[in-house]
Amino acid sequence: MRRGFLKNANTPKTKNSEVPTIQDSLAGLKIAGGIEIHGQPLDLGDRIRSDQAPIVCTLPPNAKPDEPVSVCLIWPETTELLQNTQGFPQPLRPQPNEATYRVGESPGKGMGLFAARDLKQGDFILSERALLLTTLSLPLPHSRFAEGASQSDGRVVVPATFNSLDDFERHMKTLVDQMRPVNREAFMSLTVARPHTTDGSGPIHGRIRTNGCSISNLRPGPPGQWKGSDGQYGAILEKISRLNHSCSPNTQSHFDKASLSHSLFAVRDIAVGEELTNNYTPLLDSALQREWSLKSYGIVCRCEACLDPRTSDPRRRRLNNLAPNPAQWILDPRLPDDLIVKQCLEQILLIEKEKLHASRTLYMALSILLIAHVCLGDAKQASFCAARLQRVTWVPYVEKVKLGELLDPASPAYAKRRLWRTRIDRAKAARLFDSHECVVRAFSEFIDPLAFPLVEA
Ligand SMILES: C[S@@+](CC[C@H](N)C(=O)[O-])C[C@H]1O[C@@H](n2cnc3c(N)ncnc32)[C@H](O)[C@@H]1O
Repeated sequence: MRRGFLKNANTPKTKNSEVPTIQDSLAGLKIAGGIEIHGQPLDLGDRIRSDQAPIVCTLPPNAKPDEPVSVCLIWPETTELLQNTQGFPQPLRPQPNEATYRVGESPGKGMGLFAARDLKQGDFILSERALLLTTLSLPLPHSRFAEGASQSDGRVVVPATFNSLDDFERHMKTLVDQMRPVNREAFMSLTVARPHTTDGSGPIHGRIRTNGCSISNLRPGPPGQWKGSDGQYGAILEKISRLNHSCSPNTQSHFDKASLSHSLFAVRDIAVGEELTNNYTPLLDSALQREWSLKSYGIVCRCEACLDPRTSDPRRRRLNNLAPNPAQWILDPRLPDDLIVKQCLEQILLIEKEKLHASRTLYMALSILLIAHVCLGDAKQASFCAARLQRVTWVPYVEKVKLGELLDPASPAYAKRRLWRTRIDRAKAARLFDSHECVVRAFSEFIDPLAFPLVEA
C-alpha cells in the first residue's frame, strides 16, 4: 500500500470545467452481477448536475447490522464499476484464528501495530473495511484553488482568501455524520499529525490527510479520462491506518473491490513484538526524494536506508534500472542463455539486502525467473520459483495463476506449457512465436495479464 494523497493544500483541485461527465454509453448499462448501489448525491449546489455528483452511500449494500460497513463518497461511474465486479458484494475475509497483531505505542511515532506472534512471509494478518472511503477530488467553487496555495520550507502556506479547505471539511462532515456511532468514535480517535494540525485542515480533513491510504483500482471511467489525483480514492481504516512508515516495510495490503475491503499480509518473516510497517512513499525513490515526500507527514525517517543512503541509494537505483526482458531473450538466440536468470537473481539479492519484499519487483523477478527456467527446460529450478511465488500472497495476481501444479518438478504440466524449452528448442520457438506480442501472450500461463505492461519491450 502506498499513501501519498492530500499531502498538501494543493489538492483537491478539480475545476468546474474539468468535472467529468457520465458517458452516454454508461447510461443504460446493465448490472451484470452484484446488487444495485443506492445513495444520495452530495449536495454541491450549482457546481455540478446532481446526476453527475458523487454519491454518498454506505457499502456494501444490504449489509447486516453486525457486518462492517464503509461510508463512501463515490462517483457514479465507480458505482457501475463495483456493481459489475464479479462477486460484488462479497463477505469480508474471515480473520486469522490466532491474534496476529496488537496496537501499541511506538517510541517517537505515536501509536503503531506490532506482531502478536511470529509471522511467516505471506501470512494473512487482518482484513477490514474502511471507516471512510472517499474520492479525493471534488468540483470546487474556486477554479484558481490550486494556484492559490504555495509552499515554503516544506510547510503549506494558505492564503487568507482560500476557503476550500473549509468546503472539503463541510462535505466530509456529511459523511462522518452518517457513520455508525462506533465507527465515528474510531474515526475521531485516529491521530492528526503535524503538518495537518497547522495547515488549515479541519479535524475531519486533517484525519483524512494523516491516515488515508490511496486506492488505485477504483478510478472511474476509461483510462485517461481522469488526470493526476482526480478520480483517485482514499480509505481511512481503523487498524491499517495505524501502521507507521518504513522505507523497508514488512507488510503490504491490497484492496479487493468485490469485498470492498483491505487485507494486510506479512511480506517477510516477522518476529513476535516487531513493529508492523508499510510505506508512505515509493520504495525505489532515492533517500532525498523520500525525505522530501515524508515531510508532508511530519516524518524524519530514521530507517537503515535513510541513515546510510550511500549504501542504499545505488542498490535501489540498480533495482529500478534492471529490467529483464524475457520476450526479447526468447526470440534472440544471440543473447546469453543465462542472461535472464542472472538479472532476476541480482534483483532478488538486492531486494533481500534492502528488505524491499513489499516492492512489486519481487513478484516480477520471481515470475520472470520461473518463466526463464521453464524456457530453459529446468523444472527443478522452476518448481523452487513456483513455491516462492506462492508465498507472495499480498500480490493479488498470484492467486490467478495456477502455480500448484508446478510445485512438483516431475509434473507433466511443465511439458504442456507453451514456453517449455523454447529457449533451447529453437524450432519450437520459431513455430510458436512470430512476434514479441505472441511471446508475451504465452506469459499468461505464468503471470496475470494485468502485470504484462511491466514485461513488454
Ligand atoms: C497514519 S499515522 C500512523 C499511526 C500514528 N502513529 C498514530 O499514532 O495513530 C501517520 C503518522 O504517524 C507518524 N509516523 C508514521 N511513521 C513514522 C515514522 N517512521 N517516524 C516518525 N513518525 C511516524 C507521523 O506523525 C505520521 O503523520
